Amino acid sequence: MRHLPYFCRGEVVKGYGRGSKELGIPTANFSEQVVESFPSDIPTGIYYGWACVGNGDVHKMVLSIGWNPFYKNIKKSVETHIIHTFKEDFYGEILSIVITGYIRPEKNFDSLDALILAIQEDIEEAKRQLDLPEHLKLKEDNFFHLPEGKIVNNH
Ligand SMILES: Cc1cc2nc3c(=O)[nH]c(=O)nc-3n(C[C@H](O)[C@H](O)[C@H](O)COP(=O)(O)O)c2cc1C
Ligand SMILES: Nc1ncnc2c1ncn2[C@@H]1O[C@H](COP(=O)(O)OP(=O)(O)O)[C@@H](O)[C@H]1O
Ligand SMILES: [Mg+2]
Repeated sequence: MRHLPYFCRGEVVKGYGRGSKELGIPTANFSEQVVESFPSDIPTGIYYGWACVGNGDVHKMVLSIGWNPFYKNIKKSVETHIIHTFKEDFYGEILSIVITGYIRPEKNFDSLDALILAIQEDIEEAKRQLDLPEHLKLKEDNFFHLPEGKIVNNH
C-alpha cells in the first residue's frame, strides 16, 4: 500500500476515555496535530507495525485510524494498542511508531463484545504478520534509536 512503511512520532494525549483499558485494549491516542499531519489520502482502517514509548523497547502494535464507526466519533483519531503490558500509563510521553501493514477497514458492530473480538483477531493477525522478515526488519530501523525531536513525520 502507498505510504507504507509510515514513520511517525508524537505525544500521547487523552482520548475519549471510553475505558478501552478496562476492556483490556488500551489505545495510546496521538495529539490532534499528529493526526492532522497524516497524509489525507491514507485510508482509514486497522493497521499493524512497531512502537516504542520514549527510549523504551520496540514492541508489536495494532493501530486504528479513523472515526470509530461503533462510537461515531466527530474527530478523527489515530490510536495505537501496543502489544505489551506496561506497569504505568504514559500520557504526555513521546510515542514512535512505524506502520508496516494494513489489516481491514473500520467497521460498525452489533455489540461491544463483537468489537472486542474483532480487535483480538486483529492482534493475532498483527503478531503473525510482524514475524515475517519483511515486517520484522523494520523493528531494527534507526528511526527507533534516534534522539527524540529530531524527526518530523515520515522523514
Ligand atoms: C486494532 C483496533 C481495531 C479497531 N477497530 C475498530 C472498528 O472496526 N470500529 C470501531 O468503531 N472502532 C475500532 N477501534 C477503536 C476502538 O473503538 C477505540 O480504541 C475505543 O473506542 C477507545 O477509544 P479511546 O482511546 O478514545 O477511549 C479499533 C481499535 C483498535 C486498537
Ligand atoms: N499496551 C498499551 N498500549 C497503549 N496504551 C497503553 C498500554 N498500556 C497502558 N496504556 C496507557 O493507556 C492509555 C490509553 O487508555 P485508553 O483507555 O485508550 O484511554 P484514552 O481514551 O485516554 O486513550 C494510553 O495513553 C497509555 O498511557
Ligand atoms: Mg485510547
